[in-house]
Amino acid sequence: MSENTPMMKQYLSIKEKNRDSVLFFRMGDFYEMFKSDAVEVSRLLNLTLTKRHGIPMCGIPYHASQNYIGRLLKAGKKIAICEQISLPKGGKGIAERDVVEIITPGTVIDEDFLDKGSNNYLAALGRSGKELSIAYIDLSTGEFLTTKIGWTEKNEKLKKELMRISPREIIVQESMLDDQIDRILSQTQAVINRYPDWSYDIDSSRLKLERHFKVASMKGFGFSDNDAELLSAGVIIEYVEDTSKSLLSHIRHLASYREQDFVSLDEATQKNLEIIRNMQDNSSSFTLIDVLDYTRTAMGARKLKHWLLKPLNNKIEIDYRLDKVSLLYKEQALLSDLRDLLGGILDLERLSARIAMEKAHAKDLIAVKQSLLNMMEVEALLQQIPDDDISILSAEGMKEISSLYELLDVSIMEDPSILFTEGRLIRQGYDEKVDNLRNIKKNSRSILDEYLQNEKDSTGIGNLKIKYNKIIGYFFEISKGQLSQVPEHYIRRQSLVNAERFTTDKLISLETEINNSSEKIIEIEKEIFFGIRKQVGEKLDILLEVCSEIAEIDCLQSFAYGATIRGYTRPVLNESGRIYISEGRHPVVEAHLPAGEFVANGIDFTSDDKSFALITGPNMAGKSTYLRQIALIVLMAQSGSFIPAASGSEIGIVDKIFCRVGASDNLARGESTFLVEMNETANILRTATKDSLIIMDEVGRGTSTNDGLSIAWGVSEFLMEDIGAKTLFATHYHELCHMNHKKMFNLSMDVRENKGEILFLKRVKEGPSNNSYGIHVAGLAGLPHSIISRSRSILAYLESRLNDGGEIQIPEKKQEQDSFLFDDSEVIVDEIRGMDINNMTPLEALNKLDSWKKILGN
Ligand SMILES: Nc1ncnc2c1ncn2[C@@H]1O[C@H](COP(=O)(O)OP(=O)(O)OP(=O)(O)O)[C@@H](O)[C@H]1O
Repeated sequence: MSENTPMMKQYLSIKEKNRDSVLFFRMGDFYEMFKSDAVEVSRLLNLTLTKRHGIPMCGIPYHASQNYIGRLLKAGKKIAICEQISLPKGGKGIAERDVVEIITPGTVIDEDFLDKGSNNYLAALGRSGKELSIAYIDLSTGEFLTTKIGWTEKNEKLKKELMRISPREIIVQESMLDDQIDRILSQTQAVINRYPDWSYDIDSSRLKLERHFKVASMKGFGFSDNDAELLSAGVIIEYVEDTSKSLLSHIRHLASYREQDFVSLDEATQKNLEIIRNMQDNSSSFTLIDVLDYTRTAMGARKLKHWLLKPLNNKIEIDYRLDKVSLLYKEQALLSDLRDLLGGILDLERLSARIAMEKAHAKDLIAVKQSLLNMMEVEALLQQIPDDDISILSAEGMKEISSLYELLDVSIMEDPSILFTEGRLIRQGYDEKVDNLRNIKKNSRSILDEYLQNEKDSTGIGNLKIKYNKIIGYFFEISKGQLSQVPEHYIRRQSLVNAERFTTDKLISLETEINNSSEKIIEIEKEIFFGIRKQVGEKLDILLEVCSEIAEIDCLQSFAYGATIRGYTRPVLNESGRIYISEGRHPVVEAHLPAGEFVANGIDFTSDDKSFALITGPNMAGKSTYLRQIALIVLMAQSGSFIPAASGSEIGIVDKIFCRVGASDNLARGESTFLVEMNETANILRTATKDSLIIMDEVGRGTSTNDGLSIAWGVSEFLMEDIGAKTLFATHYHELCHMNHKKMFNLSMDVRENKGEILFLKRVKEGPSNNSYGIHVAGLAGLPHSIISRSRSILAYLESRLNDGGEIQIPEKKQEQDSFLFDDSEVIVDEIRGMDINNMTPLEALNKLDSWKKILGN
């Protein structure tokens, strides 16, 4: 095929309009790709690349396309599906072709390409004056949200939103891209589409939304005419309409939200607390969701993620959830039945989207039917609990769901085909026409026999026969001797030597019916099916509403079940800021330790005067675990979950949670680790309030000791004096213990020393730690004995000099120190020789003695 063939010209003109997509060009039973698409796709999918007339090409069989599309989507590609719309008239010329659908990572709705427990979001970003407009949609569920943030604070807040939303695809207004935004976007896993400024216009966005929602104004949704939130939402609707090219009736609502509607968890906090993904491999293992997710439906699993990433800050709403969790927790038998029933509910949210987009097949409707039945049973079960609020369906809703169920039950076959080209869709007894046709198809011989018998009786021709041949079809054959008995309406078809062949109108119509019944059945069944699907589609409102209720009840039962399995208790919420956690545990660390091995620790923030806990203690003693456990317990409580703590623990509702870890490696971001640490710290100092909870783990360690210590000191003072947020600050700078600020209290991780061995008790005690045992841990980690000894002697010197207030002079390293034969005692002897005993206080001498004992390991 050369560039000049009509087919290639057609290809090029379609490709021209779909330049950013891989064009799947349908040719017979194959999708073909040409030129640069072919080169790229053959590489990505490992296909054979061929050339015809110098044009690179590769192809895939159309019936196997799903698998290839899935792999291309994973690779971040968009795929334009170009079908043959009509075949050439009279067999001449080429088929008419057009793009019927563009599948992109953010707009795909096919369950094969989606992760059940996660939303698949497409986001759009645009600038409207002093605001950044952010909207996102999950086309597979119909969820559509929008928000705006101040332009000046866009970097931090955008990072936070994108981290939480985790979109698969982002449309971004070109002119708002700068180095910062570029970097933020490149850190997401999303496919980025840059859109020119002219496609971002508030008026046309509003009009598109009004047209889509069929409303005269967006005010009914709570937006003013020039609301920045509409800007990106309009761009999304246009993009989705262009790509999916199908109905979007399941997108029924655009909801706006504000940062202050929920507990704010910025990007670093979401990461450091390992809520949805861990920091090691970005997977969900060893995360909070991994431990808490006992949901039984995909809808519930998705909602639970939302709940954990958007904890509530309103006591009434939190108590509402906790009340329900308590109810279910107390009714264990019912909880178990509820879990069984929920397990039989399929992803009705995504099924509804497929119905709305006219993509649902008959098995999908069977899944809907099954789910409706279970939903009704869930409702019946919940009715047994004496609480009106724990219901998923109103009486009216129940009626609608039940009639929908009945419709599907009587109309759709139990194990139907997923295709529309082979019948097997409609249940026997639902439609007379289908039944008759099936009858005809199945009983063609007996129908003919019955007719033959009738004719024998009416004509009196005893040996009348119906025969068949390919040329004339069915016919009566009558021997010459009986021709006088042939009725007038018999039509002569053929004469033989001894007989004549006839047909009748009835026989002709029977024959056509028999021949056409298969095709007709397929056609009629398809038509009836589409009608039923449409009827279901008309009930989307109630379906989507009940989906949301099911998702909620699933999250609540998941909390109740998790509490049962893991021994969590109900927190007592308050609005006065008191936090008192007794016997708290880290939910994730605990879950991965043998039962009973986790050492419980609490925190007491019940006095306004004491808002700052400074935590010291050796490495490996459990500081990080302790800090995060406090944040996670508060987050769980405000999400409506029971908590891993003794009963009666109090949680004062917080507005923001911050969790910072000092100088973790951020090379991938191309920023200095220390710079990142300071940026993040600055963000806390700017945005935290006295109602916030701040966790700082070794902040300041990314620079030299003196700089780090000074920064940590300054930051701590600012947190105590200017912000007053409840803070847990873990540090290796023991000097901070001497800050002596009235709001501060010291905690440390308890350690037991026994014959030179150190036992980490993982228990938090009051007061500062007196040693950091870093060198000991280094020894545990396998550093050579020579290095450990040398480090000990340096440490001893440093400590003695610091105590003296004198200049620090590291003792010279001896050659032998490199060898494993080096003896610690030599260092000590050396030291003793150089000491000026007359100028030492008794305490200094005692400290020296202590440090030598440690060097000697006893
Ligand atoms: N309360 C606890 N009960 C039982 N095991 C714990 C507890 N806290 C922590 N651990 C375990 O101890 C190990 C060290 O904990 P963690 O990382 O919190 O120590 P750390 O003091 O922060 O150390 P570093 O300063 O080196 O970061 C972890 O493997 C953790 O699983």
